[in-house]
Amino acid sequence: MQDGSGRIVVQNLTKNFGQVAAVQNLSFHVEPGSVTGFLGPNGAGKTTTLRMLLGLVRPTAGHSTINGQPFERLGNPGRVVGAVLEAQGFHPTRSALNHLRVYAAAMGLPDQRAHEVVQLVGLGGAAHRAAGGFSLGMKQRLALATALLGDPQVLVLDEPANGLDPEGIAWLRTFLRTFAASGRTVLISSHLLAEVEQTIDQVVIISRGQTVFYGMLDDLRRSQQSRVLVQPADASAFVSALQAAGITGIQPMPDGRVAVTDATIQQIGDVAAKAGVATYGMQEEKVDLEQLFFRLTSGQYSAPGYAQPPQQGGYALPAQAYQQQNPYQQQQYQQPPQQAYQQQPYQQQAYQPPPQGYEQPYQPPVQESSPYQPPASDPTPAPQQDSTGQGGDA
Ligand SMILES: Nc1ncnc2c1ncn2[C@@H]1O[C@H](COP(=O)(O)OP(=O)(O)OP(=O)(O)O)[C@@H](O)[C@H]1O
Repeated sequence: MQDGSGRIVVQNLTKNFGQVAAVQNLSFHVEPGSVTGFLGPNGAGKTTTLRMLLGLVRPTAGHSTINGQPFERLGNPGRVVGAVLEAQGFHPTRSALNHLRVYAAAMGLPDQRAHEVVQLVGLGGAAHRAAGGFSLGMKQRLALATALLGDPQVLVLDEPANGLDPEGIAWLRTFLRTFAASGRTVLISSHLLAEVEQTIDQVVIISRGQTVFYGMLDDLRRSQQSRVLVQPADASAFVSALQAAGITGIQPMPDGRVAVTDATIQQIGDVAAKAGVATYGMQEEKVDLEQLFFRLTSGQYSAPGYAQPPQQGGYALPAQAYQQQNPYQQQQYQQPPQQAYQQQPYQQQAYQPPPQGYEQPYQPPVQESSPYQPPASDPTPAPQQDSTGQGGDA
């Protein structure tokens, strides 16, 4: 039986694709009323985890539940979970509205719901345009509309900001926060913390398929270190004076400055003055959240882990092999790709649940990357369920 909590539980999930350990002993909870960011660099294992959560990939070990049940055992999944794994798979010549009407019909929903959700995601002005001509950002909106058809309690979105312009990102942020504020559950993945920083409350950061941080975003913010950059006249005398004063967070910089992490400007100034070492400048520098994210996930990029025997027992943080990169290193923020298409001004709409009384006999559509395959004889086919989920399963 479903517990109706809207809670997502991921417990010791592990997935090996042959020698590739895509997800290793991953555990976290997502509570209703909040937006949780599921973050990690490319190849960290985010999509694989979401696919396991949605019953599209069989875990090597561990399990996950929504409302206390594995996805496969949700009696009315369309009412419980709306999911977008990739904004693809639309019939290229079918209009956005007709796409939604096909899915609404398959789910036993009235046509009216298709009209509601197309407005809800700001695609009202493009409702009669063929989805094949949509920009990536518009496809994201259409995929989100499809996921919302069944008025789900839980939203699971893989990289939902991908392709959205700054206005679209702001719109998505407002939408998801309003949705969560209504007591629902939102889990969104991203490889860019900056992209979702203002949207999320809780954060699960993974690297090489393992958790490197799991907690409230505010706690992550509080854990940020600052450092003081000092330009001394004599670096070695200055370092000796700091060490004699019991200050150990010292890092000489290639440009002759010395970075100090465990003392205030005042303390450092006092030590330098007492030791008679002249200083030509001191500057306090804060590590921003994005730099912290890079530090936590450094060394991960495109280097798959290798399969380990699944660990038994509870949640375990991995060894801190991630702390090697200088957290102060400047990283360039990547903007999502801009779309050339000039979109109609999108209407900002708060989330509106549909009228009650729908029957939901059908599985929810999970937007997937499998190319659309129209049956030869039927120009208006029913929506396809993903059949590629077990592909590559080891
Ligand atoms: N079907 C598969 N067969 C073999 N390896 C796979 C398969 N699916 C994923 N992998 C591997 O598992 C690892 C995790 O991939 P996954 O797509 O889950 O990462 P991700 O965090 O979603 O990355 P991105 O941000 O690039 O989407 C990668 O090394 C990937 O190559």
